[in-house]
Amino acid sequence: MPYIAPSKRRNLNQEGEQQSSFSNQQGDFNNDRGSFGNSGRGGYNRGGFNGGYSNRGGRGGFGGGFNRGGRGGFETKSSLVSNSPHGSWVDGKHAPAQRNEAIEMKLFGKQDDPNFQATGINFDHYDAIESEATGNNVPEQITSFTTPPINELLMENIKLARFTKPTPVQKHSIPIIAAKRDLMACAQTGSGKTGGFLFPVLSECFDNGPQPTPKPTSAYSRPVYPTALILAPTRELVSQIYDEANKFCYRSWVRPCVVYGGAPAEQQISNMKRGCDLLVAAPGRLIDMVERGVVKLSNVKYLVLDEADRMLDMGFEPQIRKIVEESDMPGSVERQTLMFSATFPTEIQQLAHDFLNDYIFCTIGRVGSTSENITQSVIMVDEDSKGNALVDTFQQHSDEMTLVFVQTKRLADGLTNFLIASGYSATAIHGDRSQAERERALSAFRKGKAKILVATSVAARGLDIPNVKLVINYDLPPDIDDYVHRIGRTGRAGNTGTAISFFSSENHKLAADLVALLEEAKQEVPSFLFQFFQQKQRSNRTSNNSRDFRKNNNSGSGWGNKSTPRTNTGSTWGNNNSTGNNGSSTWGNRGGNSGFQRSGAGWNTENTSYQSSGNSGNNWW
Ligand SMILES: Nc1ncnc2c1ncn2[C@@H]1O[C@H](COP(=O)(O)OP(=O)(O)OP(=O)(O)O)[C@@H](O)[C@H]1O
Repeated sequence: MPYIAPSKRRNLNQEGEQQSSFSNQQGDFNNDRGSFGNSGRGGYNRGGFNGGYSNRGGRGGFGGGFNRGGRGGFETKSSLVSNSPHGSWVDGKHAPAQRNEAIEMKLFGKQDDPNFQATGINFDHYDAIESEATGNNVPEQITSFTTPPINELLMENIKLARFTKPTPVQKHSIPIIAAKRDLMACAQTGSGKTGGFLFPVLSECFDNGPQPTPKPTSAYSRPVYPTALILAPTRELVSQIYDEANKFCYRSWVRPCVVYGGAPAEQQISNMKRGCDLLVAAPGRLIDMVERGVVKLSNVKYLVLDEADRMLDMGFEPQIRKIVEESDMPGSVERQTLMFSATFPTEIQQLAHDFLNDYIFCTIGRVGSTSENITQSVIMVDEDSKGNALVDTFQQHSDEMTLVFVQTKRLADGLTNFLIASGYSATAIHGDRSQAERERALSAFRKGKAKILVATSVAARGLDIPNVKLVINYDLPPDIDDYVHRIGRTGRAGNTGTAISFFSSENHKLAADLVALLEEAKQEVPSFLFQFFQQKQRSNRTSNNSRDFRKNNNSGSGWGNKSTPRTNTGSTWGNNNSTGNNGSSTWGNRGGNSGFQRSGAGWNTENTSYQSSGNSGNNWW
C-alpha cells in the first residue's frame, strides 16, 4: 500500500478526539470522545507502521467492514463518515464529512434554542464605527457573508454558528486576506477578530486543499506540517481560538490542533500525529515542538499573530522572532502574515515592519478605544476600603456574571477566599494555579457555577465568555491598554456590559489616559480624575498609533485625525477640564466628610468616591 499523507487520510474516522481545553464547550466535546471514538478506533494506523492502515482491533468500531480502496486510498461507509467531524481532500477535491446532529449540537448548540443569543442588541451599532484600511491597492470591503469569497462549506458552518453578517473587522479582513495580502488589523475588544482571521484563512484552505508534504525520512519520524499557524499569548486564549477553529473546520479536511505549556507535551504530540493542518500555539511550547522535530513550519502559508502586543509585553519577542526568523518557515513574501489586536503600540508596528510584506493596515474605530457598549465608571476608593466597596458593588449587581481583576496572584487567592467566606460563589484564575485548576476555574465560570471569577491580567486578553455582565477593576492595571482589554471581557458582540474601576491615588499615572478613554466612549468622567490628570501628563506608553505609521513616517506620532480630535499634550486636556469639572471636592472626600461609610448608606454618587468609616475590620486578605 503506498504511503498516504496524514492530511489525505481524513475520510477514516480519526477518533474525533480533541485536545484538552479550557472551555465549557470543548470540555463537553471531550466528554463525548467516546461517542466519536466508538466508530473510530477500529480503523487506521495513526501514522505508525509503513504509513499504511492497520485495523487496531475494532474497539467498538468498524473493523474490516468497509472498502478502503477507491478514491486516492480509501472509501468509507457514509455512516462512518457521518460520525466524524472531519472531511478529507481526495484527488484534488474537497470531500466534506456528512453532517452529524450530535456533533453539531456539541459545536454549535441547539439551533432553535430560544435562549441562544449570537449577538447583542447593539450588534448593528458596529456598522456606525468608522473604519479605515490603508496601503497599496486595498480591496473593497464586503458587506455580507457570500460565496465567493467565502467557501460554501464555511458558509454552512457560519450559518450553524448563527452569524448573520460580518463584523466590521471581518468585512475588511475577508477580502484583504482573500486577495493574498498581509494585514495588520486593529479592532475593539469583542468585535470578532478571531473570525476575522479564521474565515478567510479557512476559506482558502477549503478551496485549495493541503500542500504536499515532504516524504518522511523514517517510519518513526513523521513531523506534522501545518498550513496555518496561529500564535497567541496565553493558554486560555490559545485554547479558545482552537475551540473556534473546531467549529468552523467542521466537516472539512482541515484538522486543528493546539499546543501550550502546562499540559503534557506527549498528548499534544499524539494528537498532532493524527493530522495537524491548523496549529494554534503559545510560543514557548511551539519552540519545544519544533526543537523536538515534531512540527515543521516549512508548509506554513498563513502566520497569524493574535494579541501580538500582549505577547511582547509578556516577553515573548525572542521566541516569536526565533519561530518566524530562525525556523524553516517560508519568508514573508511566500507566506501571508496577519496581525490582529485591539491595541497596537509602537513596538508592534516595528514587528509588523519586520514580519509583514506590503501589508494593509486596517483600523476599526480608534486603536485602543473602548466599546460604547460598555458603561464605564471609575470610583475613588481608598486601598483599605476596596473589600467593602466590592461587596457593596456585588449587592447592587447581584447575580451578574462578574470578572474581578486584581494585580497580584496572592490577592486573587485572598480575595476569592474572602468572597467565598462571605457567601459568594467565586473562583480564581492566575499564573500560579496549575493547568487543571485554571481549567476548572474557567469552566465553572463559563457554566455559571461560579458567578465571580477573580483574575490577574492573565484573563484580560481575548477571553470570550458569554454573559459576563460586569467587570470590576479592583486594582487598576498600570497600563491603559490592559484596562481596555480587561473591560473588553464584557460588552461583546453587541451586548451591553458594565465596567467599574476602583481608583486609588496609586493609580495617578493612569488618570490622563482614563479621562481620554472615558470621554471618547461618551462616558461620565468623575471630577477627581481631572484633578489627577492636571497633575500628570499622559503617559508615553499608550496605543496612540491609530494611523498607519508608514503614512506618517513617524511611528510615535499622535492620534488619528479622523477618530480622535485630540492630541496627547497636557494642554489639550487642560481645555477639557474647562468643562466645569472641579476635582477639589473629591479630595475633600478623602477626609471622610462625604464619602461612603460602611455603616452608613452607600456610594456617594455625586463624586463617585467611596470611603470606609475608617475601621471596617476588613483585613480579609
Ligand atoms: N459575524 C459575527 N456575528 C455574530 N457574532 C460574532 C461574529 N463574529 C464573531 N462573533 C462573536 O463575537 C464574540 C467576540 O468575538 P471575538 O472573541 O473574535 O472578539 P475579539 O475581537 O477577538 O475580542 P478580543 O479583542 O477581546 O480578543 C464571540 O462570541 C464570537 O462568537
